[in-house]
Formats: sequence, structure tokens, C-alpha cells
Amino acid sequence: MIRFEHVTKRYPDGTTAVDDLSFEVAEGELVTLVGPSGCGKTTTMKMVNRLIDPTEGTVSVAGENLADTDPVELRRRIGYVIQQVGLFPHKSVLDNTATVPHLLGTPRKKARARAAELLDLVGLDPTVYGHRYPDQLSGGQRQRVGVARALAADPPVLLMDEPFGAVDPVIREHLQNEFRHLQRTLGKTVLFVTHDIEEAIRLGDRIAVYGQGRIEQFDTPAAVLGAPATPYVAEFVGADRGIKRLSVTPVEPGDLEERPVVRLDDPAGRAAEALAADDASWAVVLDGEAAPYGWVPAAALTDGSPDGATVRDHARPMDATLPVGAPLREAFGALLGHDAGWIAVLDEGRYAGVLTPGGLHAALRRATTADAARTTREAVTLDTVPGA
Ligand SMILES: Nc1ncnc2c1ncn2[C@@H]1O[C@H](COP(=O)(O)OP(=O)(O)OP(=O)(O)O)[C@@H](O)[C@H]1O
Repeated sequence: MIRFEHVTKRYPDGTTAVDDLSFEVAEGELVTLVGPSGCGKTTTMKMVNRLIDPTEGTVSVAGENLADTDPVELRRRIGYVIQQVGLFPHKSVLDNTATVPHLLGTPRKKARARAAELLDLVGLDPTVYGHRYPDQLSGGQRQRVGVARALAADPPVLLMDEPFGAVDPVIREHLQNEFRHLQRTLGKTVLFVTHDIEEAIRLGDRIAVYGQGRIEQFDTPAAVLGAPATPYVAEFVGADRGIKRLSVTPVEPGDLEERPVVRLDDPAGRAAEALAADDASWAVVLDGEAAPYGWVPAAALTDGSPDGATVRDHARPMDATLPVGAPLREAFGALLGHDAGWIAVLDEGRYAGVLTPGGLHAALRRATTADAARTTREAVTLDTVPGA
């Protein structure tokens, strides 16, 4: 959808901001450009809406070479969200959001109706906020209006330059999650600039890690964290990259441990025999619907179960469960939050096994091996991206 081919940008003073850059963003993909200040991220982004033209090379969007386009017309087709939002102070939130469709010729009433829908979509009730002016909003609310406005003309491509940089960390994470969800729902192609590796990881389908004027690695967050292509990337993503990887690695069925399973209504004696046969000290207890109820220690079943006792009489509830596919970070949090040292995992609502600290560790190792294999195997057609 967005394609850079051997693009170089030299400013008149001789600064080479971007040096022979080649990469491609697929349709519907969200790519984050991350790197330290001055490495050329913004210059890259501004070449997509022709706020800057390349010195050499070609930038194209949907197959169209941008050198052949009218910049003003192009910008109406490409949404642009920046940190300083740039809302018109004298226009209401609703009119700010309706600006571009109105410019494009949509009748005012229709443009406003669409604007109201978009405000709703970004979590601002149009009946409450629509008639306010930008200075009557919080920073986070202004950013939301910025996103709504960028979406108003329904552009296939969105460019976002540190859009959430000015809001506090809690609101920021909230906006990131909402935006990610919105982007997936709407299927927009997004190029997103940030200097924050956490943000890049949280949002990106793929991340381009910038060194000076060039991309050092272009890959999925899991691969960048699991197999940094260069020492520079390893340093940039941080010594705690193992921890960060917990956020981007999902729990898979193969990570789970099998435990003996008993039912709430099983006779205690029979359950005790089943555990003894497995030489197990505890079992997972499922309810009548095969959903996890909790666990039962073998000792409780064997010690003093009167005739007629069932597992229910000894079972201990444990309400934390996780679905297959949940990020390991969530699993780790759940493990730490419950004393049990394991957590029941569900596959489409049915009990699938338990995750233990050992399983968590194995899952991380699995992800590393898979990433390493993938990085060498999956050739990326980009000839200026080392390590890809
Ligand atoms: N108009 C200009 N004239 C000369 N040099 C420029 C100009 N604009 C940017 N630069 C230089 O080009 C390099 C890349 O700048 P750019 O704004 O693309 O970086 P960035 O990665 O977006 O940085 P930041 O995160 O600080 O915004 C920097 O060295 C910058 O000083």
C-alpha cells in the first residue's frame, strides 16, 4: 500500500535525514517507525503526504508514484494526526471533525452526521462534546478528536506522528488500546511514528527500528524483541526485552501441562485412586459443564473422606482462568496474583490444561526459537534492511 524504493532525503544544508530507504507497508497493516530523536522518522512520514519530497527514489501509495500526484488532493486522501492536534480553536468539536468531508464537497448536514458517528467511535459522546470548543477539552479528548477528524474523509491511509505523546501514561495506554482496536475494525493502513519502544510494540503489526537515517530492522514486535538484528537494535529495545516479549507472545495449547482432572460430583474415593494411579499430589476440578472450578489436593481426598463424600466436599475454588491466545504477560500477572502457582487455560471456553511457571518459561523459549528461524527463513524483499 505504501512503498519506499531507495528513498534518500537530503536537506539543503547537507543533512541526510533518510538514506536509501526501502520498505513496504501492506494494506490494512499498522507499521510503527521507532527510533531516537533526529533519526529520520518524521521525514519518512512526511514524504507520504508530500509535505517533504524525496531527493532520490520513489514513494508510492496504492501503486501511484507520489511524484505524479497533486499534493493538496493527496493530503485529502491521507489522514494525518500529529501531537499538537491542530484543531481549529474557533470551531466546535463537531465542525472540526466535519472539516475535511465538507471541503471535499459533502453537504454540511451529512458531514456533521458522519462527524457525530466518528466522535462516538473514538469514545466521545457527540451530544456532550460535539458543541464544545477545543479549549474546553482535556488533552486526551483533543487527541481523540484529532483521530476522529483524520478518519472523517474515510482515508485508506493514516499517518500518525507521536499522536499520543502529550498525554499522561495512563490515558496514553488507554488511547493506544482503543486506537489499535479501531484500526483493526476499520482496516486502515497506518504509519505511526514514535520514539517510545513500548508504544511501537503495543501498536505495530511490524516495527521499523531506525538507526541514523536508515532502518536497522523491520519485523514483527515478537521477532524484533526475540532476535534483534544488530547490537544497536538489542540496545534500543532494552535489556528487559525478555519481559517486553511477554506482551507479544501468546499462550499456545502446547505450552500447557496436563494434570489429572476430576469432577465435582466424582466420589472422593474414586478421585483419590485416580490421583494415586498418576502419583499426583493434586488434580484440577471441573464442574458439570467441564469448566474449571478449582483444584483438590490428594491428601484431602484420602484423609477422612466419609462414605458418600464427593470431590465437592474437598475442592478449593480458583476463579482465575485465561483463554488460549492470551499474552504471556497476562498469564504471568494471573500467576503472580494467585497463590496457586498455576492457572487454568480455556480453549473456546473449555478447559484445555494448566499453565505453570515452567510452561511460561518454555513458551518464551519456543517464541525465541521460532523467531530466530523465521527471521532467517522469511526473506524480506527489502534490500536496505539489515537482518531482515
Ligand atoms: N528542514 C530541515 N533542514 C535541515 N535538516 C532537517 C530539516 N528537517 C529535519 N532535519 C534533520 O533531519 C534529521 C531527521 O529529522 P526528523 O525530524 O525526520 O527526525 P525524527 O526521527 O522524526 O526526530 P524526532 O523524534 O526528534 O521528531 C535530523 O537530523 C534533523 O535535524
